[in-house]
Amino acid sequence: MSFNSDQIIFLINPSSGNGDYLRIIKAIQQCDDAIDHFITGSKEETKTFLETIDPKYKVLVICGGDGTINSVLNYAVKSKLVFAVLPNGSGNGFARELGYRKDVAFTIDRIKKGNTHEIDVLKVNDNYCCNVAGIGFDSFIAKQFEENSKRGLLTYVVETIKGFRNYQGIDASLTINNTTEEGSYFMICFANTRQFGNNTVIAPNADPHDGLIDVVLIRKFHKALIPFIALKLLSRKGKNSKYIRYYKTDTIKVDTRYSLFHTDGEPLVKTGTILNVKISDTIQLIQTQN
Ligand SMILES: Nc1ncnc2c1ncn2[C@@H]1O[C@H](COP(=O)(O)OP(=O)(O)OP(=O)(O)O)[C@@H](O)[C@H]1O
Repeated sequence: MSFNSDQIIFLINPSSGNGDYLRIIKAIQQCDDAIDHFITGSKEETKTFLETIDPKYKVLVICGGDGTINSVLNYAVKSKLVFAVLPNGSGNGFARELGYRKDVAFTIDRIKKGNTHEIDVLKVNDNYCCNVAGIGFDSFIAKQFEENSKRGLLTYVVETIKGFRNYQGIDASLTINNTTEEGSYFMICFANTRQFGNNTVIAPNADPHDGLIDVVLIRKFHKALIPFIALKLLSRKGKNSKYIRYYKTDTIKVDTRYSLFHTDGEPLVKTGTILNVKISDTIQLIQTQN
């Protein structure tokens, strides 16, 4: 199926990344001035935009970071629209994994070619997630990042270093593939793709087409071990560490009093102690390969 210019609309979040969204509008107009765009001021505005979207549009290009992509999932899983991403966030984990580029001309070219594929979407309690969700250190950092007035890679680095000083770990009981274990954890990640963003790979074997969640369990460790554990993770050799374990499953239950979790980097607070994670739906994406 190929798409025409008047079937494409760009949804632009001006608060993503360093806020440089005007270059995107300029590039769209230069490439093809028959293609529309909509600038969204909030998640609420995006919801209304999607609920009332003109049916002539067949492809929605999400311009922003993982949080912006996350904000359309509630709608995306029930819609016949096809999605593409123009990465403009701080980490852009999902876009990096699916081969999207900052190049507007490339994006429009791929859309017009019209090759699509389906990818999995996770549900974490009542919240959708297409990239990585988690509870523990990563949700702690997601919250600190949200509260910081600056975005971008440097802010992630600063918040992560501060987080190592302040974060205490969580106690949890987990049920995966009918087995239960409990202990103290540094973090528990639920990955659909391999990376958080900025090429920081947490789940080297994750594949958004396999119908499975890649669970990464990192046990609590002494702070002196931070450089060693970080090196194991970043060099994708976590399998060799006694602190790190990987599972593939289609459902996992976590029982913990720690309330802060995240979906695609967006911090959320759960009400009870349970976090249920499962593969729930799929969405259609524009393929980036020829
Ligand atoms: N649809 C939306 N409209 C407006 N603002 C949104 C929308 N979705 C998310 N946001 C907010 O916009 C800000 C930027 O989010 P986004 O995640 O896109 O960029 P980022 O955090 O810079 O990048 P990344 O998530 O890739 O690290 C966040 O505060 C997020 O909560």
